[in-house]
Amino acid sequence: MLKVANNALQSNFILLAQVFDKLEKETSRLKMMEILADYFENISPEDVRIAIYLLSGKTGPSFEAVDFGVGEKFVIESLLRIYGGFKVEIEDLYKELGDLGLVAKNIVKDKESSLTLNEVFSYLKTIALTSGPSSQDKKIELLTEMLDRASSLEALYLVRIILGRLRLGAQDATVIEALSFARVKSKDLKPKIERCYNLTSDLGYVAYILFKEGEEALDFVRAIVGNPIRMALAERMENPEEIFNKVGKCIVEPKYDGFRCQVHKIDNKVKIYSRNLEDNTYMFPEIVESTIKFCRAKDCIFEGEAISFDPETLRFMPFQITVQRKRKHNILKVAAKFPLRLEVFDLLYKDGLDITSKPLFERKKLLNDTIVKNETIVISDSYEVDSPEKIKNLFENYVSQGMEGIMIKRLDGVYQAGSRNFNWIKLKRSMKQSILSDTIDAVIMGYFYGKGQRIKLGIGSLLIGLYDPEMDCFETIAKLGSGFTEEEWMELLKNLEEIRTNFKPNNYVSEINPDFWVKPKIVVEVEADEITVSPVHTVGRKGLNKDYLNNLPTGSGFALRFPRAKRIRYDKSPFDSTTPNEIYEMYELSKNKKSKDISENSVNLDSTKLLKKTKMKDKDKTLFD
Ligand SMILES: Nc1ncnc2c1ncn2[C@@H]1O[C@H](COP(=O)(O)OP(=O)(O)OP(=O)(O)O)[C@@H](O)[C@H]1O
Repeated sequence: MLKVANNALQSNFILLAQVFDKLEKETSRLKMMEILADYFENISPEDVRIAIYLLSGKTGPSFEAVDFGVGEKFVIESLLRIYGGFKVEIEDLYKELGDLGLVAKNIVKDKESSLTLNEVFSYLKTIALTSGPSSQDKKIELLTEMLDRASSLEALYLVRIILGRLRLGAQDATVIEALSFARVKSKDLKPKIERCYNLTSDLGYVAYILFKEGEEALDFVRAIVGNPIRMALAERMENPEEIFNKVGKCIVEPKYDGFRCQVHKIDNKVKIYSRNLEDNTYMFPEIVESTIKFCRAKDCIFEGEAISFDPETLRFMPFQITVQRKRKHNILKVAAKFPLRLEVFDLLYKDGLDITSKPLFERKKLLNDTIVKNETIVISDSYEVDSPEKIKNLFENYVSQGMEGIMIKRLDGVYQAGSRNFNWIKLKRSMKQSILSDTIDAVIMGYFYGKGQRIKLGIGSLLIGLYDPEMDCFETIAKLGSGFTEEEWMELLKNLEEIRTNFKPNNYVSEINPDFWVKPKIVVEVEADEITVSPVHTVGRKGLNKDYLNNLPTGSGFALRFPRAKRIRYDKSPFDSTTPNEIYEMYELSKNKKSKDISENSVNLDSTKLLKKTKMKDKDKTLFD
């Protein structure tokens, strides 16, 4: 039997299983928060840490991929050993119930269990770490031992965890609030907890510090090399004068259309995290190699945009080429054809020091001292400017080179982990072209059968929505039926079929019922003509009405007019979608814009024509698509 040090303070796993059970039945975010707060209040700091990981079905922070290596077959085998009957009976029960967790609940005898949270955690970790010859038998043995000791409710959740099918609907925002309530009976600690979480991406660790050492200790939490820092994001503005008034003397950089990379160097090991904090190191072998060779720090974290280029023309390739590296077997092929450059724009950590709170101009200086000149990791263009005219000129210059636009950054701005604010402002060419100031990243919530020509495809349109962090739910914003080629629809359908679910997920707020619901997983970038107020769509309906939409009929939400799909955003998680607040801001921006003479501001941005005109001169400066 697995040995775990016994400790009188350890809580039993059944308490957490009961919390799971309550959360699953609850749709009110406030009630979920209360259930969690009540639970956290009564367990040890170490158990809070473990419980937070298990709440998302993991044995560590969410950026660490966990693979238990246990499929349905193993679970059935384990259940068979406990049950002692015939396999076919278990399989029949599975067919009837459609959930192996429920099968386990039926088969495992309900008894008083003595499993502690810590023991369950050790079992799960050991199962995940067991590899090599005869690991299959070892995993089944451990699983059987654990399930045999469990009560039936515990078995239900253990099976769901091990199969990666735990869906409780309590997101980070709810857990953070619960931690604050558990400690001080109010939301007051939320900003401090969020700051630490944004820097470390490990809520279990932050909770442990809070419960073990008290709230003052949170002030000393710093970034940890190896843990992704939640990425700083940019606000949108459209007018160089207004931008300059807002930020004053600032730094302007080109806005590259590539893949955001946060590179962590720990001695001679390198990890590269994506925009949604996934470990994407495998995608960029050249960056790994060059970081080891050309980064002058022992430990460090820097950020940049990885972008493929054509070695003959030296033009940057579109995002779609860089993203082909997502498929593991493709990397060497794509890398040979289109090498890659990392345009580095920030340094966040160096040799034991978290420098996110230093002003940008100091971080830039340190960055210049850190990277030795090389072909792959290049310090991005960066200009200090002191007038709106200079911002405008740089914008037009970069757009004429085929760039997406520019980023304007406050000279004295700190790196605000996990937050979108005016320390960074994006000015994109799409903002100049259309009434709508930016594209929208939406989550696919469901889909409809095709009509007319699309019947043969089996998919005609998508129901898309946004994650609302205030309400911790997904709200609909449009039906999306155009923008993809036939091939793209077919590939998308394949992916959607894998995440299809028979029921509307309980964190979806929708008045529209698609033919199929899907779990929130795939993010699609959408262009649209306008944001309108809608009686049907639910984005912003709850969270925003109170504060902003007093003049509109109650029950109104926001919708997109004439939405078109631009691309699938593999680098974004559903929780990184555009927020209802941003939609509201874009709605306001577009109202102002409509009332101005648009033609006055517009420039000819037919980038394809411009690209043909531009000549390649300086290898270091003008790589573009
Ligand atoms: N010089 C630069 N500085 C910072 N980010 C840059 C730069 N050039 C390109 N980027 C990219 O631009 C992204 C932000 O702009 P954009 O709105 O196009 O992307 P998004 O993913 O839809 O938005 P966001 O990341 O703000 O949610 C950054 O996440 C980064 O990947």
